[in-house]
Amino acid sequence: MFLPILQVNSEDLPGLAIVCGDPRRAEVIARKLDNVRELSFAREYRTFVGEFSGTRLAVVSHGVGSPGAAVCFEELIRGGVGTLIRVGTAGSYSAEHPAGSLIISTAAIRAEGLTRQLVPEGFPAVADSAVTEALYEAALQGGGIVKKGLTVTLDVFFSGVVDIPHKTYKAAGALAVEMEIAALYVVASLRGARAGAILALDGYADADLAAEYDPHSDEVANAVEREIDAALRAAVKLASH
Ligand SMILES: O=P(O)(O)O[C@H]1O[C@H](CO)[C@@H](O)[C@H]1O
Ligand SMILES: O=c1cc[nH]c(=O)[nH]1
Repeated sequence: MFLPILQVNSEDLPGLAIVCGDPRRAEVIARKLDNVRELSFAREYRTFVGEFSGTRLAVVSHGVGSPGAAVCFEELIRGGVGTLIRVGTAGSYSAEHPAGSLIISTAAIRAEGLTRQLVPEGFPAVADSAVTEALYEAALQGGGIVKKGLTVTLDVFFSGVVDIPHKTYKAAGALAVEMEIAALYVVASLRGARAGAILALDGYADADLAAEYDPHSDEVANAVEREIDAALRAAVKLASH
């Protein structure tokens, strides 16, 4: 089957995919694979396939924001991918886990618009427990600060004049904010796939991002490297379960 938006043949896809927002991060991950092949680069969706420690996997970029990312997740699952691991970045809610820390998202607060057009209010955006545990174990092996828990998925990145209730989300236990996990978990639930996510923190979510956001520091680059390695180790473990 030809997947028209990713522009990939489903016959070329393995059962597991690592997904990330940035096409350049997809290339960085792909460089760690053996027998790697780029299948396509259509819009923001860049697709590679290869092997890590003998496990076949795809690496696919999904761009920024839930609607575009959901298109990617839907086509991957339609193409036979049964396990999806998001490797992303996020803003932190606590000085206990500053920039450079890793978060494993167990579930996402659906503070975005896309999933409201897929499922009713109250439907949970929840990770698969096996994927979550594999990511958590693999991340702990890599060292540094690693936490697992609730994350928030927003549509907005640079704030406007509407207050985003960061204090409420934080008081409710959320650890970090990003822009695609709710879509990933809801689409995976609806379509019978399993999904999880690991995030490298790149600053504080309730800071003035326009002035302070720096996703290119050494500590963030180091955390992204650790999360990629953790995701690859988790993928190997999940491929046999
Ligand atoms: O690092 P990625 O995977 O792109 O994730 C985060 O970074 C982007 C914002 O800069 C959003 O896509 C957000 O979810
Ligand atoms: O959505 C995002 C991604 C990274 N950092 C943030 O603060 N927000």
